[in-house]
Amino acid sequence: MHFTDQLWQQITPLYETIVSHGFVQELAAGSLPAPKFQYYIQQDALYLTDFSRALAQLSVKASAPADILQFTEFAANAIRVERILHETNFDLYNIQPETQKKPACFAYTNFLLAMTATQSLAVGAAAVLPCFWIYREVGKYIHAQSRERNPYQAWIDTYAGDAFDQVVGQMLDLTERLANEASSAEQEKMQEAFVQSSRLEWYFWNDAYQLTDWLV
Ligand SMILES: Cc1ncc(C[n+]2csc(CCO)c2C)c(N)n1
Repeated sequence: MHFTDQLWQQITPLYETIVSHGFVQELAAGSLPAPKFQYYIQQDALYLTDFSRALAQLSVKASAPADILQFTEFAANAIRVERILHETNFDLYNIQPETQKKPACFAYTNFLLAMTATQSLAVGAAAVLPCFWIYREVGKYIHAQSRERNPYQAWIDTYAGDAFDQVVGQMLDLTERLANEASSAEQEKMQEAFVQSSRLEWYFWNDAYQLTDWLV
């Protein structure tokens, strides 16, 4: 079995918990209250900036020119996604930029930056993989469920499209290759990093759904 298939097997119950979460269900149904979507978009803009920096850190760790190119392209693309997010969603849904990271965004971005700075290329790649992969699967799920005239259609189209599908395929191939070159101790660390980021994906949706703020 491919290493990346084993990774997905490890998070299958967690993935089911994500797609059955109120945020994802109501986004698909078009009934998600606007303040929850606004919170999510504001936090996601902050997330994407650091996500791009995490990918740039991986490009520094890569040695094959093709891998350096791949990670710098992913990093540049995350900033482009963020620009589109600002230009379309902020206008479309009348959202004001936010500067403060709420708990899940704070935890997730710091985890990604720490893993990509202090761990190997393979472990760092495993840490960023759920961002690509879970979004592709959630995107497809929502697209299949989505009703006509969904107010969140612009968001849905970003992640259910063919262009995004291809990007995720490239990231999966790259991670698979890095895993095959890694020791079994390192593969274990890759699994841990992958599961931890997947958990934080759930927390990210959940914070938006609960409109979570710092308690102190
Ligand atoms: C919390 C959170 N997790 C994942 C994504 C998805 N995502 C953002 S940028 C990118 C690829 C850029 O090359 C992907 C897959 C998101 N938007 N927010």
